[in-house]
Amino acid sequence: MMRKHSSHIEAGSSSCCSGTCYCSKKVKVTICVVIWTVIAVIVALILAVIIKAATLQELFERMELGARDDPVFMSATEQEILERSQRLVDAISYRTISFSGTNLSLEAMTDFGTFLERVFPNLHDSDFVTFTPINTYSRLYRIEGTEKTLNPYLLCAHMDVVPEGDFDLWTHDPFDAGIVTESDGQDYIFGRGAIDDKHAVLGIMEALEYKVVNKEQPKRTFYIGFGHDEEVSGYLGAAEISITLEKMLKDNGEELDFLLDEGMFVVADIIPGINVPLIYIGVAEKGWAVVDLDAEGDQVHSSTPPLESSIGILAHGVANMEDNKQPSMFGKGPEIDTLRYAAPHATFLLKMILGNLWLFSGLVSSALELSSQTDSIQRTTTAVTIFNAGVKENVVPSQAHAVVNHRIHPSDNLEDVLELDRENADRVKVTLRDSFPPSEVSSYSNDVIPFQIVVNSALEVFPDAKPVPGLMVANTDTFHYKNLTDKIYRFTPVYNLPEDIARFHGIDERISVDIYSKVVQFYYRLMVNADFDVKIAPTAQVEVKPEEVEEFLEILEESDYESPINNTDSNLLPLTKVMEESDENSANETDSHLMILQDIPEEPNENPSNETDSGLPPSQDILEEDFDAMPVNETYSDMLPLESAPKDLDLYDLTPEEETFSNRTID
Ligand SMILES: CCCCCCCCCCCCCCCCCC(=O)N[C@@H](Cc1ccccc1)C(=O)O
Repeated sequence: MMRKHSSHIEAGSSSCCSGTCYCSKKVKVTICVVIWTVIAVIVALILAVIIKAATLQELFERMELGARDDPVFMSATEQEILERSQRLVDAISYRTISFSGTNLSLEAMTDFGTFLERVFPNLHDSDFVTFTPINTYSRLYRIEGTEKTLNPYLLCAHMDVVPEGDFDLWTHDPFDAGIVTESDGQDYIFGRGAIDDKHAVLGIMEALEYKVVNKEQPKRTFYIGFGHDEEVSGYLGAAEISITLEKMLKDNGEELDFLLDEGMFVVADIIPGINVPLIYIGVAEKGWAVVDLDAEGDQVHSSTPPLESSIGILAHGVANMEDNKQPSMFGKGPEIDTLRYAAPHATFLLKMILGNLWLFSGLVSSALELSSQTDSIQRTTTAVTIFNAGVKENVVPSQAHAVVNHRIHPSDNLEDVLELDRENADRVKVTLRDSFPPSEVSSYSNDVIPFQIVVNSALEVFPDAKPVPGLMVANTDTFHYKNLTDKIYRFTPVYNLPEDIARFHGIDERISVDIYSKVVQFYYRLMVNADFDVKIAPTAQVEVKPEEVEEFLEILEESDYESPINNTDSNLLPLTKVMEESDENSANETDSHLMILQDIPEEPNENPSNETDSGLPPSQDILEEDFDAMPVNETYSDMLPLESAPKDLDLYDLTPEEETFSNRTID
């Protein structure tokens, strides 16, 4: 009977049901609809995922910056490459070690500075390069462009290194290895500083020396800042460079366009399924926190140990911290774009995943967690770096102390991090010793020319690699420069496999001769590419009041000058000649030269390189004191618009007589 009933329903229903159903037809239809809907949704999802993967577009679009297809590089004969490599070897031999904020190797740093001046004599002697020592040991260079640049940029690197650590683990002497041929047949420059960061110091110097020797003065002014204590946070070097540079920029009416410091690199084989090297540009940097952990217990004889010693309590807290990591922030920081930019270059399976992060972000986050290197881009990391306790083998100590170093993800915050620390180490005193917040994220959209300049230069030396923006998981001197520009990029074109990443601060730091040659070329190309976007000081235009025009005309009348002024539409009065003369003959300078200028009301000059509301640069640009400082042939402020001047005056096209006038003094 039951069976019969069942078959009856079966006969009247769709084929989705088995023969053992007891439900009514209506229920059965509903179930079928649901099942088919679910199937349809799943099929649609799969299709959407496949279509998305199949149609993934490159997110980085390269902007034409000039000689894209045929970039001109520095000449690099075998001999030149060898000589450049040897200079890096020599640089590494200076033990410029930063042990702590109060223990720097200052003598070695002085010698290193002398070394730079000796091996790069031409740039140190150049008319267009000015060197300013900062805090005795750090170095700031200004490279004057041929144009009156408004938007210079800054190249940074640091001259100090971390200690070698366990000397015995090094295959070669960390400060005296020279060039070594390794088992892969490649020649490597070996030693502490090879990739952190003397390769960048020397690379920048090589490129600049080459430009000086070959009389390739750049169009765009730029600065170079070499800190001497980056490895201990840069408070004596970069922080001071930043202060001086801010003043220099202000004095020169400039605004820093962008800066490039060390940081990330070209990385290959880091994500299974992405088989091209990635030009990983650090567009943001993690924050930093140092936390002291202190546990207390009884100090007793070791023959009667307490149930829990201070060491046990601390060890337990520290182990908990390592087990319960700070939460993943995947999707809330630049790491998501690292993967989105990399996705078009992945295998199809990975494209399906990375192309559909709305669906698979949990899966991707779990995959990133499998390696400490990839995990570091998605969360605040916790590193136990110091652990101390005990004085004697038979005394149970009352105190145990550890230090934890966090690198804070841009979407995390310090309070939450400390709260989890306290939860994890609940019987330990947790004290924040030192911290700074994560950086802002610098813009990396395709229309951001500084980003294009950096990426293009990298692509010119690594044409097969693919650019991705991303998070710098360690820290750099850039923290000290954040007030100077919002476009901060962290990258040097070192090529690293995952196993090479451990060489930073690790054992057997090295760079191949071949890659070092690319580093040098990269900086050279960057200096060339940066000239693409020179913001030249616009003709300084200052509005002049009618009474000032009249005053000026009175002077003309009172003088024995006969003006051949013609009627035209122009309303500009050239001042260039006046200025040139004012410098050449400052003894002859008279008030009349400056009269119009002095009477111009001062406008607030918060941003010296920005145009004012009226579209004109700030009038102080041509006030008297600047006038004196202005070099001969200066073309900075050469037009004075006479907006309200009588329209029948043309003071623009100067006749020889007028030029004579502008060069003369009026008693
Ligand atoms: C597609 C996924 C890619 C995953 C990439 C993972 C990359 C891992 C990066 C490894 C570290 C690279 C370290 C570069 C050197 C940075 C410079 C440095 O050592 N800084 C020190 C000193 C410092 C500076 C400023 C403030 C505080 C400390 C540091 O400890 O960070």
